[in-house]
Amino acid sequence: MKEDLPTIAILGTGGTIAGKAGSASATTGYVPGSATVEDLLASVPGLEDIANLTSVQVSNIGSEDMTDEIWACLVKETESQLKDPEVAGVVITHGTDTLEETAFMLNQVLKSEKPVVLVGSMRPATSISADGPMNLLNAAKVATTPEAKGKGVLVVLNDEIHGARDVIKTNTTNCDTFASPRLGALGFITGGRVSFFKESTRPHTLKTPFTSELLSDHKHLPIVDIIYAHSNGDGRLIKAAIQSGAKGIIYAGMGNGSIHCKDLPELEKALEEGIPVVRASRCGSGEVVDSSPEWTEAGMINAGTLNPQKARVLLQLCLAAGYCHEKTAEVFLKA
Ligand SMILES: NC(=O)CC[C@H](N)C(=O)O
Repeated sequence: MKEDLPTIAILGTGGTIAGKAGSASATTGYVPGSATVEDLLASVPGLEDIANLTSVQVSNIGSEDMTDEIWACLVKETESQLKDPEVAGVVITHGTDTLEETAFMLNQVLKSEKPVVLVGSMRPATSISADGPMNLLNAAKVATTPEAKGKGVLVVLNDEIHGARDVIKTNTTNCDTFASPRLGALGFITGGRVSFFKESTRPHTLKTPFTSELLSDHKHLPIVDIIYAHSNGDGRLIKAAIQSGAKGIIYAGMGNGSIHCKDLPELEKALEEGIPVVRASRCGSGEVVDSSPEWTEAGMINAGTLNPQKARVLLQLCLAAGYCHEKTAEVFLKA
């Protein structure tokens, strides 16, 4: 314990950053989440000069297997660390596949100005040129930077700092995969120096209407299914979603959330049954706004620039909070 250094809590959840492969040249086909958070910390020279570190292993999984239960544990642990006056910030190691969803959820429910930084890697810990150690060092630096306070949940990989609202994984395997399409990174870590250039104007942490109780009160968040639109649509999966208990539907529409004419009657049926339908886009960037008056009149909500998987999280939180249609539409408009 060095008196002059801040304390950072590192929470491990798994992922490639904690992955071990059979050979140094293997960058796929490895087991994510096979190294502990303690192993990770030991692999990063210089961390001990940035902060006093404490660590907690919340889970050790590939993030494609993330669950509401793990989210509830992660939120509880993060909150308890943030409440500790000795802790300056929290770093969460996470698999990259669903990192954007966890970051977005935390950005909606945490109530603290202290930095919370998610970090992952694209190459396993055993790989030549593994990116995890540098990403972790950078994440710890960002978490100890006073300027990182009050900017919402952050994501650090590949020398860039992104905001949880806008960041998405854009490439399956490349180290340069996280981007905030059209909106850009909030800052960089260059030569070990953290620089911020901007911040999101959209509500996060203290300014959202949600709290972490929604996760602890619900063993499972309400079921919201994503229906991926395509040519020759037939509405079958929308019908199946409703029949199997969906409480909300995200329609990952074409272009500006366009709906196939054969999907439309099924979406209208959902709305008549009180199941909210949010129009998002399968494009990967851009805003979904009102397009056909028919869709707006039917009561569909626009996802704005939230991609389908983030819109799903937001609709789950609205449903868990018991919001009516108008309130849900308002949350999406401002989110
Ligand atoms: N690069 C990664 O982290 C991907 C590994 C794994 N699928 C995960 O998301 O945890």
